[in-house]
Amino acid sequence: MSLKTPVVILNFKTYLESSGKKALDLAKALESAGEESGIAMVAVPQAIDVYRIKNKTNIPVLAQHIDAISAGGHTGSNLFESFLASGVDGTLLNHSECRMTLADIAEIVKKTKEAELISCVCTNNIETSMAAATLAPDYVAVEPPELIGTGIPVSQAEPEVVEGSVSKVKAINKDVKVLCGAGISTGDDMAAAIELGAEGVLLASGIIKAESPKDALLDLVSKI
Ligand SMILES: O=C[C@H](O)COP(=O)(O)O
Repeated sequence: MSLKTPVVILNFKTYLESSGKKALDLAKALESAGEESGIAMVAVPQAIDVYRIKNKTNIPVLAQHIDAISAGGHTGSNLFESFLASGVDGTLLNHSECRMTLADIAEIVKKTKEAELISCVCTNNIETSMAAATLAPDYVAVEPPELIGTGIPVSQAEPEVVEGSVSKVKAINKDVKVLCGAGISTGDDMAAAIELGAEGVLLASGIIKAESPKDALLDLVSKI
């Protein structure tokens, strides 16, 4: 499966405003904003909310993380095959709030390719974006952790990280698409990201905590 670009990937994380029934409400806001704007919008709920959202909406759904384990005694982990059965369309990997080893990232990227699912490897700077690109995921999402949740957009505060990641990743594998995230919340932030060569954004709090997530999403894509 591939996503139309530019793409908006909304990481629900574990906010109360994006959990349980509110996860479905947020997913429906994404679906409605995507239909109205024509921009691809993707939900990234907690594992427990994936099945519900896949069954009640028509939007692509990514897992926030998939454990690099084999079937058996791994209490509390989430098995790749279980996500497959839930209908998930792919997964984030190595988010700064859920870091993985390079070997585990490589294992899950390989499994997503075999299952024709989407992989989006999160990185924190140009160098880790280059390392991730060697694994040939569908997306690399560069996010300086110090900007996450601050409302200070990476596309305006650290444009060189975005531009540098795009050029270095494309030099390694032109098929890997680069997204950026951290502090992104407005139409100017997303327009700046696209201007820097990103093919979309990965974001969370600016939308999740908005009075109207749907209006915030429509504003986000209003200048691209
Ligand atoms: O996965 C999303 C990123 O961590 C960005 O989060 P944020 O939009 O709250 O800064």
